[in-house]
Amino acid sequence: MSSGSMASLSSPSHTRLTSIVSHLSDVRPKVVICRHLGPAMPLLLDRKDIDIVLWPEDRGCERAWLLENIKGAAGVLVLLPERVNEELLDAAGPSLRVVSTMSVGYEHIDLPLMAKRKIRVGYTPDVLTEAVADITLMLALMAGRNDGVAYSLVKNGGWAKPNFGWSPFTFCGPQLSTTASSPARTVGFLGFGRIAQATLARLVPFGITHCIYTSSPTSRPDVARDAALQTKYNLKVLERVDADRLARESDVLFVLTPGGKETYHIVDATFLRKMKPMSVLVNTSRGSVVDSDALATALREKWIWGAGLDVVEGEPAITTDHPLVKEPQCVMVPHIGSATFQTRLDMATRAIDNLIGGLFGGEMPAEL
Ligand SMILES: O=CC(=O)O
Repeated sequence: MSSGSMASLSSPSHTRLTSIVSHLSDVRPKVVICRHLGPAMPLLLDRKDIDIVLWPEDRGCERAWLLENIKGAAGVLVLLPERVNEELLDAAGPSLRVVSTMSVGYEHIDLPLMAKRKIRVGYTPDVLTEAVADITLMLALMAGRNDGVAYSLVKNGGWAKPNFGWSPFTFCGPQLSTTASSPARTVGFLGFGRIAQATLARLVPFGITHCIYTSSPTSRPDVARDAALQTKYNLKVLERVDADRLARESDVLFVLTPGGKETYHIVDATFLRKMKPMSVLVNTSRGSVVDSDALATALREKWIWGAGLDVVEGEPAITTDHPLVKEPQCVMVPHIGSATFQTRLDMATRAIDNLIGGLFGGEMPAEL
């Protein structure tokens, strides 16, 4: 590990060790790690063949620190907030050969530029699919069942107030599972990749038999996959539809499409206007897909019933005066979709494996 990267490493024993291996340090590739990776750190620290520079604090890595420390690095391990652009690559210089992001999303990385400079890029798909599908379902339940308002009431002592009595329709909301009187609830997916399909798997035990989805217009219909899913989950309907039908027919709409220019504000006022008044919208992919102001209006004016959000446009700068934070029918959590111990460890491990593979010209488990 490079001097200055952690205070504890200036101990005498470390200094001796450094001098013993100093002849190697010229050839050991330097890698910059933008966040302490907790229990996955030994996978890096135990290696004698790399020179690690680790952001030393328990908070987001400062840009100025990164620009300074990336000079001459062969690899960098980043997270979503780190923009990997021309500025960063120029600061690194020609030595940089791999960028590994501990995320499934990669909007923060300028991929065409990476290709131009022949820098390999790794990311962490698959390992977070189940955790994000879990929280997607959680938000659908919370938003439908008025969790924002109900939880605040308890936290603020409202449950014990004399004027709060249990009454037949207080706190009612639309039910996610099917009932004898409402046997055909339609779930809709804006984007139908791995996380959407894992979410659908969780919805089947809720009695869901009707599923519609939209995919990128440039992608070809996957008839064989859809037939297999339909059989596996005993679905009456599994259909690829256009955005208009998706908006009009979904009882619960799951936004699970990557961010970026192609999907920017697909869910806008026009889209939301078409949705059912009792529908719920859940976004666990990227904030940029949903126009926040339009969604706040849709909730306020009751175009839809509720929203469950793990991501919001402009995050993390979401303050209490944000129009969506102020909406009682909006349940919001701060981008924690993959935040389980198991998944974050798997993501960190995969990010490290990608980094090491790219550094030494080997295989990267998930390369873009
Ligand atoms: O949003 C989370 C990720 O891209 O991993």
